[in-house]
Amino acid sequence: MDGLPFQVTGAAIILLGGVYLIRSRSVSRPRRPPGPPGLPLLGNILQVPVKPVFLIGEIGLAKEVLVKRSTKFSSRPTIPYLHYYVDPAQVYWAFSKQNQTHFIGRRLTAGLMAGVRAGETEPLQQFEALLNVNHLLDDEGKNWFHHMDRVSASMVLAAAFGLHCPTGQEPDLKEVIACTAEFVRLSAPSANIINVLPFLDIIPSPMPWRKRAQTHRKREDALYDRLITRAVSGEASGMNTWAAAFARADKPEGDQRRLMNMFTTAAIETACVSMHTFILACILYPKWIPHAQREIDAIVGEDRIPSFKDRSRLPYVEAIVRETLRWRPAGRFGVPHQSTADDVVEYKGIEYFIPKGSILFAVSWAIEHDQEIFEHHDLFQPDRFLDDTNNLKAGYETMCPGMPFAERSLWINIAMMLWTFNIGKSDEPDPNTGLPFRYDDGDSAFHGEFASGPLKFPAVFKPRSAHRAEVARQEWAVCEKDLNVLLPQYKER
Ligand code: HEM
Repeated sequence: MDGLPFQVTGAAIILLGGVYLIRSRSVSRPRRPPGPPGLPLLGNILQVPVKPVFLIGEIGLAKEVLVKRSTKFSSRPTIPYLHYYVDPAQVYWAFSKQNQTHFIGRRLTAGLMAGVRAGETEPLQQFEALLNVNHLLDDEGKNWFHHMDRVSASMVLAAAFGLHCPTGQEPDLKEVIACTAEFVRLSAPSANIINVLPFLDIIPSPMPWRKRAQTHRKREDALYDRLITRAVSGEASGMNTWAAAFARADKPEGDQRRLMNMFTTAAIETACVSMHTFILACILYPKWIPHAQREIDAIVGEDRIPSFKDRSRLPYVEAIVRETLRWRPAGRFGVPHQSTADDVVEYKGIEYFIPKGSILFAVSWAIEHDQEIFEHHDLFQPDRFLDDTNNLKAGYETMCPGMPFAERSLWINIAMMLWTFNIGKSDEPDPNTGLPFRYDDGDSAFHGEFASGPLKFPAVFKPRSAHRAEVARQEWAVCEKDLNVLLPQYKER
């Protein structure tokens, strides 16, 4: 039952959920956060599912509740198909009930990101971005969608498992991309009817949806077993990989390396989608590009390609990264959280009561398109993140713990591509219609539920000069390519 419309899902959840007795609590408690207007006498009784649902549209409140109070707010509601069939061992901790694994996953992520913030992965990310530019030079961007998928995945696979994938045709990389795409499909709330009508799960026999989930689980486990073994005791065991860091945290009672499945999936899908989004923005809203290129040229010149050492002097590129994440967020709704205890949250001088069992979403789309903060919210305008002195405004935050790695990946790729190319529309006809391709940033041009990104579209990457193309090729010819050097050995801290 693929592709069940979201409205049907929502309506059925409400019907099945029955009536939540919203007024059953003592009136002396602090008030609830504001919600939709209710009917006279009945209030919101016909609108509210069995668990109260809170949609958070402000990053400050999201951090206050979901991050600072994560001991009470980091459990997840059960999505039956995902929970019982797709991920029965609950290694995808971002979707699992609050348990020990959850806290270990978060702690390990925080440890890895401390290393990323200290610059440990930058040589590797720079090397991958330079190869990406060379691939785009080779075919003038004909296969640009594939090149973005390759660079996003290879950066993560190299950091996670010491696996560099130079062509994008490597069987392990193709398998990672295929498994990630299948997981994204199977984890969507609309993936299966039992997410909406859980009683249908009593139907016996090996139904096709159960077999599909089992096939995926076997395939993904085999893939990650191979990759983890490679990182922990195989070819990449000398490198300071993320899988090795997870394995160091293994205890007799828990195999933490399993958590790499979810970590890698979370990192790859969102990064690919954000790179595709950036290219769409270049095509549909190109006005800011000359400003960006002038700034990059002023700092970098024409005789070398940008590197991380330019980062602090290129605030405009930083603003482009933020605008890419804001304009079309890769996770529109965030991932649902569920509270495990009653709590009272004070925010901006008001106390809100959040009962145990509530479902909470930090809705990325609402946060990033808040019209009081982001004027002309639907346009791609990186300047909005800069102040009058061309410095980055403080205070932009996201909910993702992997953001230090994600923003570095975007930064170096964007800086290098803008230095090397003019990115624009293709005049190739659309193979489906024979007419010029219709570029669009509306909803129908995007796919996905939890992770959402633009559907495939053509683009042209024209070198800004023969000299720049030559510089990029030369730099690739002479750069360090040994992952043992790019990813230094683990040192006990
Ligand atoms: C542009 C890239 C990315 C975007 C837009 C993004 C976005 C998100 C969002 C919206 C969430 C859900 C937060 C919540 O509501 O609790 C999330 C969770 C997560 N992300 Fe990212 N992410 C990106 C890249 C990455 C990368 C590169 C990594 C790892 C290196 C990563 C690791 C994680 C993990 C581990 C979680 C689960 C956290 C938890 O449940 O405790 N993400 N991300």
